Amino acid sequence: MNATLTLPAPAKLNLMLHILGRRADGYHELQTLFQFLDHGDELSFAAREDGEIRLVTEIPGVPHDSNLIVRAAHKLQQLTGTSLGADIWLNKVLPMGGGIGGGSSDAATTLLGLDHLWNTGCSEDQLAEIGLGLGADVPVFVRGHAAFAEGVGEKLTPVDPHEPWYVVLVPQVAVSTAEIFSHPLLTRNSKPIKVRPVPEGNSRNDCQAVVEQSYPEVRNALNLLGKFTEARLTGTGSCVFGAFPDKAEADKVLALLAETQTGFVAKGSNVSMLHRKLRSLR
Ligand SMILES: C[C@@](CO)(OP(=O)(O)O)[C@H](O)COP(=O)(O)OP(=O)(O)OC[C@H]1O[C@@H](n2ccc(N)nc2=O)[C@H](O)[C@@H]1O
Ligand SMILES: Nc1ncnc2c1ncn2[C@@H]1O[C@H](COP(=O)(O)OP(=O)(O)O)[C@@H](O)[C@H]1O
Repeated sequence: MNATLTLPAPAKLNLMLHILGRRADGYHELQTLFQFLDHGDELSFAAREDGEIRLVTEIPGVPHDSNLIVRAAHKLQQLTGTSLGADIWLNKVLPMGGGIGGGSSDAATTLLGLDHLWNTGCSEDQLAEIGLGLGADVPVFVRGHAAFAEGVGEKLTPVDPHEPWYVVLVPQVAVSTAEIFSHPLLTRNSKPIKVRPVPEGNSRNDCQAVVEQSYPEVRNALNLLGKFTEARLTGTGSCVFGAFPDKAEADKVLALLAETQTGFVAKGSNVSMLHRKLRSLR
């Protein structure tokens, strides 16, 4: 059997998210602050000589060829012209449609992992560009550093916000990103802010009001976590998060909410686990 390469695919949080306007193509101009979590999926890769891409562990409800992992692998094959393929195993830990970027992160880990395994030598710029074609959130996972993002999320400025511990609550409801971005009541006229200093005090999420209105489960999670610390929505939800100074405090709060809420505790991280692991392989 070929040697396997196992790599993490961390979650992200949007520490703030402002919507500045809507472009002619319907996409929204954003300003958002991405930070990674030391918590995520895990992917393993083994090269195949016959050029086939096979996701061995499929996700129920996501057809094989629509999975962002398979799509990322095909795009990298096309760009590089490699004759190699891969068997890929996914250990799915992150909730789907939660605004913590699991699918995008899986795609980025696939691009970096297969580029390493296949020895195709792509630059980070090339991989970020392929990633953008798969989703607005993929490039930040390819770059692997916490970032202030503008445009539709592709113009990235690396930043180093504070790295607290977070409680992330996972309301058991799927929020459609497209539905929120087409909501008539969505705030779309936030004033642009400057990148530096890192906008920690200016940290609202413009999607939160409409998500709270449409999804009572999310409002409930925000109210419950809000009893302990400032609680906020990540991306278009459904997940909500709050920061704590240490793990013990975060664990205690999650335990107090455990009767009615699903969630996890994770440390914020400005260098993604994926990049830390890749550096250790070099
Ligand atoms: C809102 C954010 C913030 O990080 O996160 P999530 O909540 O999805 O994690 C992202 O920008 C989401 O990125 P991503 O999930 O990759 O979105 P895409 O698949 O590119 O777009 C899904 C749909 O959302 C709308 N969309 C998305 C991004 C954007 N800047 N403007 C939009 O209007 C479009 O209608 C699009 O069809
Ligand atoms: N590898 C993958 N992991 C998760 N979702 C995927 C994947 N590939 C495709 N998808 C599709 O992308 C959708 C959004 O996934 P996800 O990235 O988890 O949400 P979000 O962007 O809200 O964080 C899923 O509902 C699923 O249909």
